[in-house]
Amino acid sequence: MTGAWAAMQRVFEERERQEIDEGRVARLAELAARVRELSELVILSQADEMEIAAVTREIELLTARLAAAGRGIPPSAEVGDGGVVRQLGSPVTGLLNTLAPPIEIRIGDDGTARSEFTLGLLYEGPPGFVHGGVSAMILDHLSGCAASANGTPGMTAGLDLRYRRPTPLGVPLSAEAKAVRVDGRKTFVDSRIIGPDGRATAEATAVFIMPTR
Ligand SMILES: CCCCCCCCCCCCCCCC(=O)SCCNC(=O)CCNC(=O)[C@H](O)C(C)(C)COP(=O)(O)OP(=O)(O)OC[C@H]1O[C@@H](n2cnc3c(N)ncnc32)[C@H](O)[C@@H]1OP(=O)(O)O
Repeated sequence: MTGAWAAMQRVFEERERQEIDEGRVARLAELAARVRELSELVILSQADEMEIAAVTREIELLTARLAAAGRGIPPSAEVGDGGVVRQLGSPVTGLLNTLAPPIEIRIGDDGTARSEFTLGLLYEGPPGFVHGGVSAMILDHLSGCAASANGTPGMTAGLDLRYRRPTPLGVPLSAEAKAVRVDGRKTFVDSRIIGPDGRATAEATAVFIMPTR
């Protein structure tokens, strides 16, 4: 493991040094939001084959336009208010990652990481319900933020999940995570996703370990 933490820190610091042009981020976030809509329509659209082929060709052209401007390093990360890491390319919270819902996380005065979000069709597992892996991803990330906010960041060493009841798609959900115990390099975090009726749909206990340097 030695070296992995240092390597991560190097990458993090390199990206943190990137200037963030908030106007440009806002434009890119808008682009990402439109691509998410497009992704959902790829599943739902009733267009006929000719129309699908025509749209595919237009998208190829749009992709070529963006590619023509060249490729940089992945988008920046920075530590924001309350110690929340803002990763523009995160698959959970990244405004610029079209795979991300994206969810917004804030840290309360007591160190609890919280978020409210609605998950659409792109995150479906059982028909009409959220994929269990997506719930796990959200709880993992939220718990990582809670460990970080506790001043004891680390890598997920374990994520013990209990799916209490199906998590519905297309309705407002909330989630929360809090560091409950620190034991040397290990931080234990409890988390849950809460359905619109106020009951937990998924609960997790995670352990985060600060790698040896
Ligand atoms: C610098 C950049 C800034 C970053 C700013 C932070 C950003 C924050 C916001 C983002 C939030 C993202 C949240 C998602 C985070 C991921 O997605 S992380 C990616 C997924 N996880 C991984 O890839 C981890 C892969 N595994 C590893 O690298 C190594 O196994 C680990 C986890 C670092 C541990 O390695 P190690 O240091 O060699 O640990 P090891 O000596 O085996 O065990 C240490 C202790 O922990 C215990 N232990 C090990 N596993 C477990 C377990 N599952 N349960 C209980 N105890 C355990 C051992 O028994 C041992 O106990 P003691 O003997 O000390 O009492």
